[in-house]
Amino acid sequence: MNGKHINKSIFNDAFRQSLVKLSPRVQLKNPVMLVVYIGAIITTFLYILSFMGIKDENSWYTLDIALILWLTVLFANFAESIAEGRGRAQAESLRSAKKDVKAKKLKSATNIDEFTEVLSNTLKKGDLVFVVAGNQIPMDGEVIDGAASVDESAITGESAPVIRESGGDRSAVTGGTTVVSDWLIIQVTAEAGESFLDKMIAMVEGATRKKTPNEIALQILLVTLTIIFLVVTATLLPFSKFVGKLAGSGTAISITNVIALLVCLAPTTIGALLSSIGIAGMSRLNQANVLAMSGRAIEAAGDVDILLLDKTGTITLGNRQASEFIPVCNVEERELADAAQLSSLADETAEGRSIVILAKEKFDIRGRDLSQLNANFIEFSARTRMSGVDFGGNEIRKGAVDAIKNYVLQKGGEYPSDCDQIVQRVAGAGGTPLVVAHNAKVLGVIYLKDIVKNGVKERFSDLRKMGIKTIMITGDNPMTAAAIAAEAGVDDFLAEATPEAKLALIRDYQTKGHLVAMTGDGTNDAPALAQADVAVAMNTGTQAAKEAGNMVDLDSSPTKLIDIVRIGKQLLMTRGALTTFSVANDVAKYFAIIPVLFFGIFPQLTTLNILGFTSTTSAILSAIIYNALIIVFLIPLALKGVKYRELPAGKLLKRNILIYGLGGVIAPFLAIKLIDMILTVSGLL
Ligand SMILES: Nc1ncnc2c1ncn2[C@@H]1O[C@H](COP(=O)(O)OP(=O)(O)OP(=O)(O)O)[C@@H](O)[C@H]1O
Ligand SMILES: [K+]
Ligand SMILES: [Mg+2]
Repeated sequence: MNGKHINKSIFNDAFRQSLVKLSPRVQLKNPVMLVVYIGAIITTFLYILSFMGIKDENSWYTLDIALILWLTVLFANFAESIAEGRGRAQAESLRSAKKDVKAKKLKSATNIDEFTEVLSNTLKKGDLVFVVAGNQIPMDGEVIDGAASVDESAITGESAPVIRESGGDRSAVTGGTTVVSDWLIIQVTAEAGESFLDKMIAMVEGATRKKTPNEIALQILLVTLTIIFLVVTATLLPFSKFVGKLAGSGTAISITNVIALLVCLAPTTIGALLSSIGIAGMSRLNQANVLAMSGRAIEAAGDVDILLLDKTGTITLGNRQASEFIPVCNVEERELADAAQLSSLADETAEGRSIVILAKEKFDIRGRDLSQLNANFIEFSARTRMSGVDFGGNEIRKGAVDAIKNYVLQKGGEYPSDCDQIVQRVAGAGGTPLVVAHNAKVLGVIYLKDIVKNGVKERFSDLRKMGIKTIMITGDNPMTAAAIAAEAGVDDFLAEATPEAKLALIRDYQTKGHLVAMTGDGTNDAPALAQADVAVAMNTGTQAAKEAGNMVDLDSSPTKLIDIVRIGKQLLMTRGALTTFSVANDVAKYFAIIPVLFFGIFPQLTTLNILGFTSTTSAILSAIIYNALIIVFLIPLALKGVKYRELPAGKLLKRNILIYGLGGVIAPFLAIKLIDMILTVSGLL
């Protein structure tokens, strides 16, 4: 995604939004700031009333307080707007990819000449469209025929084209991307308004942002604090009148001062910054080219300690191609190639197609028409891990080593020992061996080659340093799994895994109290992705995987979780730090101001005026100015996040409490005194 930094137009936009957000409907969503908002309205009224002879305080003073309260509300609005600004700018550039284009809507998948031209926004789920090089893909869909290279830079920002083809785990296409070469027949899977691009726009704009359970819990705490202070300050009013009478001296506390005090004591700092912290976290994730469907997932990422990864397409490039036919003793290579091709004629996976091609290249064996033979094709499934064909008393199967071994033994056949040696050779090199059998006789092995993605080893070791255990899970055999696991540098692996086994492994870790992240691309990963706490689907993966996950990595990088975890931890730390700071501030303000308030009634209290405030008015004005300015002052920290260090959680907590707790107690005393001095010296009072 195009990394938009905060520039002038985002700034101007945020100023405008701050005013828009003055609407009561927006203010109602933030109970703490609502108190300030209502305070601003009441003090404004008090000022107006002062002209009618109804006097609460010196009218200039009331006006000052009213203005500062309005500013406080605006500052909080601004904090949120500026956090949303980057997302809005990103959404703008994504919208430019969302043009309505003309699409060739096919009558059937078998005839590309019969089509009607329709606008992309009229396409419905299930429609078939035909696209060729140069066309923009009109809508999200599943490739049902053809293979093409597609430029997805409009969405991923990555200019290298990617392969999209029918059958395997790379069959999902996204509306708004462009075909660079060849052609595709696509079955539409989304309709206008609910496409991936639409979702992406809504997401970066924050339009769909919901409060996370953590945020809600914190907000309840903040509201409780506010209510306590509300009760305390409200009782001050009659109390001061009563005591004032008893003491027979001075004036009671004014409504203006009660409101000012309440605003000082309420946790307005964190109240104002809470939502920007969440939005900024989301935005940092977008900058890392990850789309999060929920804020909850980002927070969970901060605490993840187990990462499960699928092998093919996640750790490896996943373009498994047949590179060799290796027959067992007494079988001709040609016989093996012939059977392999027969079993793959209807196999629409990338692996299947590459087998047909290799047989043709090596032995000039042509794809045959098996329709007269009454052939029955057995499609590949992740559960059986086999595919094949039955015709005229022949049964040909190819598949994972253990699957074929079981199949052959069950049929009363034998599993030759030299097959094991071939399998070991292929698997030892990190390749996937597919064993081929004809009527319960093992013919040999197809060598499927795959490549580990670049630079993953170093990054997996970073994950280890972060305390995260990495486990590769694959449908492949244990030897291939071991070879790839060693090459990629994962901590552990589970081989011969069915979709159910992947799911069971996640549940197992979760019941043991672990927070589990899962990264995958295939339809067979979908159940596991749906179960994981943090589920990152590769953008290159299938529609099912993307829908089951709660994040999509546009770069399809297996180690993206490093960034996701860092951003999650940073989000939690920032929220914790600023909450600590805000509450510490309020406590400090309490001790700085309460004595001053009672000067009018008990002049003896001046001894408690340790800060030497000039007057009650000056002290309260200074405190409330500080209360407003601190919001602005902390906006950069809320947006950037506190500095993330790879320290154990306990140490981090201690550090943060020390810095933000202690700092939060001391800062108000110094700052309020400073403002008091400036106000006095400048003669503003
Ligand atoms: N078209 C096919 N026909 C027969 N067998 C296949 C085919 N494709 C894959 N296999 C075998 O089935 C196994 C499981 O494949 P699957 O795609 O389910 O793996 P997976 O669980 O996604 O894990 P990974 O992605 O790491 O392979 C493969 O390792 C391979 O041995
Ligand atoms: K406050
Ligand atoms: Mg897979």
